[in-house]
Amino acid sequence: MSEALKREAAAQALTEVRSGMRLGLGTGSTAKHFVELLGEKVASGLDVICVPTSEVTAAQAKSLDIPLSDLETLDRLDLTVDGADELDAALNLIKGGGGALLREKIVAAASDAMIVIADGTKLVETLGRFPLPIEVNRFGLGATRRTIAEVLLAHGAEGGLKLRGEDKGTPFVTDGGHLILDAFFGRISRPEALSMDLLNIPGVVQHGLFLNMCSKAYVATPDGVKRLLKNN
Ligand SMILES: O=C(CO)[C@H](O)[C@H](O)COP(=O)(O)O
Repeated sequence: MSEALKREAAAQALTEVRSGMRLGLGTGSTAKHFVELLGEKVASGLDVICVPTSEVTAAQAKSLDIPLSDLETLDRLDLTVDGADELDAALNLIKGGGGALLREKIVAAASDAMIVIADGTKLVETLGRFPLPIEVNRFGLGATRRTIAEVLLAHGAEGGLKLRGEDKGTPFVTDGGHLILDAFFGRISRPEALSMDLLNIPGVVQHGLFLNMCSKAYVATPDGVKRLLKNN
């Protein structure tokens, strides 16, 4: 999708932001547009305080003089705006393509609402075409990997597991110092059960299924930006 369309989705989400709001700032190329546009509004007087979901977003927000805070200082946020790798009609998501899923989920869970901004190619009938990122502790990686592989089999995954960055010689390390295993499902038919099965594995820190967290999405297509609401 063109950067112009991503920016249009971001601009739509920005219309929901009011002075006085406490905001969660997402991570990724679409969220980057949102932060850029937010920076322009802040420069012209919008009064917000923001919690970033990654070091990259924190650096971008700082460079734009967007006031930042954390979840020690703020107990709740009004709204998080973030991108997604996949979303279905119920606004369940796969996230973590950029590796920020843990902080993204913590921030979204601390928010009264979550808006996703994405392009039309991210909209799917059934989640699972995009490999599901699973953030794991470095300790005991082999054991964790084998147990996750068993869960994949039980959930009918079409492919296997790949340690992110392994093919480039250096594993990708998250902001939290963990590793990511990408799980190739093809189709996830029981997302709630899969979520529980993965979280039951001791070495799993978090996974990229965001279920019942997103309340609204702005999806940019060449025909314009569609507004999708949960349960619509
Ligand atoms: O979950 C994410 C990062 O962890 C991103 O929001 C997701 O990967 C979408 O990114 P982009 O807007 O660049 O397509």
